This record gives sequence, structure tokens and C-alpha cells, in this order.
Amino acid sequence: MFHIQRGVAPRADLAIDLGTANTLVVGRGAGIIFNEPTLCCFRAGGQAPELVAAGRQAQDLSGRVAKPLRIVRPLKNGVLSDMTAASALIRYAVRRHRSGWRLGRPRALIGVPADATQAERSALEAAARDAGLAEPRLVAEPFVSAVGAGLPVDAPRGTMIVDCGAGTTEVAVISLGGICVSRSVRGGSDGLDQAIVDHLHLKHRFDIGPATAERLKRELSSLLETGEADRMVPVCGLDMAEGLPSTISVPAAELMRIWNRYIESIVSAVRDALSRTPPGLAEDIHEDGITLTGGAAMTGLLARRIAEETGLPTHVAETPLDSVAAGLARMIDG
Ligand SMILES: Nc1ncnc2c1ncn2[C@@H]1O[C@H](COP(=O)(O)OP(=O)(O)OP(=O)(O)O)[C@@H](O)[C@H]1O
Repeated sequence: MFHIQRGVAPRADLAIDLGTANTLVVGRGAGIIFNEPTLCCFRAGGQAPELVAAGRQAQDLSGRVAKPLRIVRPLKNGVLSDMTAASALIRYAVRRHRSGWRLGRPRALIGVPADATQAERSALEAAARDAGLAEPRLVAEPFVSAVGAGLPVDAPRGTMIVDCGAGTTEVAVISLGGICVSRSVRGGSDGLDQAIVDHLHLKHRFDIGPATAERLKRELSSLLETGEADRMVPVCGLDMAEGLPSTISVPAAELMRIWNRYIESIVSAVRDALSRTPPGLAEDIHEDGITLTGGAAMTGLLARRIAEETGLPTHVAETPLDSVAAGLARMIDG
């Protein structure tokens, strides 16, 4: 069982939800003080790469830079893939609010996937220290998002949370302040973007950029949710045969297969977690249902399909994108 370390949280000055797609920083007593994409833009050359932009400014440059500039995603599948970029982003995210803390390095609470390996945890702690934070403490993200969603995590009652992020989907059964069962699917909603890019490239010989893939994914998710799969979706990009910018129309139904694969992997993780849940806690989940958090839960499609496949009531948290940050805020505010 993953138990939260009591007494650690109230001592933190700030808390960080370093997500694959979005990074949020919460200040003690100040709420969310930073909420921007997890992206950096570096200029190569010299001894070390120079940070040119981070967060929203880096996103504005994404898909539009050429050498010596390079867009870097510090995380992949929920865990650090580039220490230098992660540490630069953390430093950037907390810099404006440094004056709010008393002298010294701020102490931080940081969310981490429940199944992160020791090496992945150590890398995150090292990046945080390198960014000027003291005593970084890690907490399991599904637990924190359950706190943020207002679930009764301390009660002697089984609660199931599915945190649907960009890089990882985490399923957890929580009771008495700890995680009893957890399952992870490495590869979250961002995998859909890449699958859409690959599909258009292979089937239509048509290339699109990351911003178009993200927009297309959201548009498709709402069409599929409202049962409008027969609609044609205009896609703007580069026609590879002609070598010219162009617009094509693709039936939403054609991309349904991509969604199905993603949803099936989540449903199978939920089923697996349920099958390993002690019967008493499973009965509680049968009564209370499943709660979804994370940005990918924004589409009702996911909740509907999980409810259909498990027969359990499935709810989306009130502000799914901010659940981890809301949980971190509650923990550091004591
Ligand atoms: N309306 C929507 N429909 C579908 N997907 C959405 C919608 N809104 C946001 N998303 C997706 O949610 C993801 C971002 O969610 P979130 O911020 O919870 O992830 P993260 O915390 O950065 O990732 P992780 O926890 O996996 O490291 C992105 O992949 C984004 O495309």
C-alpha cells in the first residue's frame, strides 16, 4: 500500500504537478501560481544549451523553429526524459514567485506516477534540487488527484480513481489514506495525437503539425461523444504528393479505431485493478462508482465507455485538468 507521508505535506512551501503536457505550481496559501505547457525551447551551441523560452512561449514556437533552436519535452509517458529541460522548466515556473518565500530554498512537494521506478523518482528529485528547490518530496499522483476531486481518501471505504493524463493513465483503489491497488498505462492521451499524425501520413500521405493533431483530437472526441461519427472533418496540413499546403476532409468514423485502441487499454487496466481489489472495497466501488480526473477525462466519451464496459457508475471530477493541483494545494495548506 502506498501511504502518504503524514507531516511532510504541511512543511512544503510549494507543490508541483509536473505533467507530460501541463505543469502546474501551487504556492502555500496562494493557490495555482503557474499553469503552462510542459515545453522548453533551447538554443544549441556554446557549452550548454541556452533556454530561449518555456511554457506557453515555447508552445507558441512549437513546430515553427529551425536549427539551432530546438523544442524539448522534458517528460515522456509521465516521467522525466530530459533532466536539463525539466530542471530549467521548474526554475522558470517558480522564479516569479520566489520572493513570496522566506529566505532559503523553497521546499517542494511533487507529484509522481504511482508506479514510477526508483530511478525515475531519483531523477525527478535531482532535477528539482538542480532547479533550486530544497527537500523535494514525492507523492503519488492518483492519490493526490483523488484528494483534489474531493474523494473521501481517509475513510475506511474503497474509492476508485482513474487519472487520465497526457503521458500516462493511472488507475488506483484508495482506502484509509493509502493506495491499495494500482495499475498504469504508460502512454496517455498524447499517444492519440501521434496515432492521428501517423494515420494521416500513411493513409492520406498528408502531414500535420502537433498543434493541428491536438485540435483534431479534441474535435473528434466531441463528435464521437455526440454520435456524429459520420461527419467529415477538414484537416489543414502538407500534401506530401504535391509538396504543397492543402486541406483535406476525413470522415470522423475513420479515426474511431484509434480512439477505440486507447479506450480499450484504459478499460482493461480498470478491469484488472477491479479484479485485484479486496471484495469489501469492491462493494464500495460498486455503490459509489469510478471517478475520472486528468485532461483526457474532459471528453465524456471516456466516462461513457468505462461505464458501459464495467457496468459501474462513472463520473468526471468537477475540474479534471486541475485535480492534482487542487489535491496538492489541500495537502500543503494542511
Ligand atoms: N476536451 C478534450 N478532449 C480530449 N482530450 C483532452 C481535452 N482537453 C484536454 N485533453 C488532453 O488532456 C491531456 C492533458 O491532460 P493533463 O494536463 O491531465 O496531463 P498531464 O498531467 O500533463 O499528463 P501526465 O499526468 O500523464 O503526465 C492532453 O493530452 C490533452 O490533449
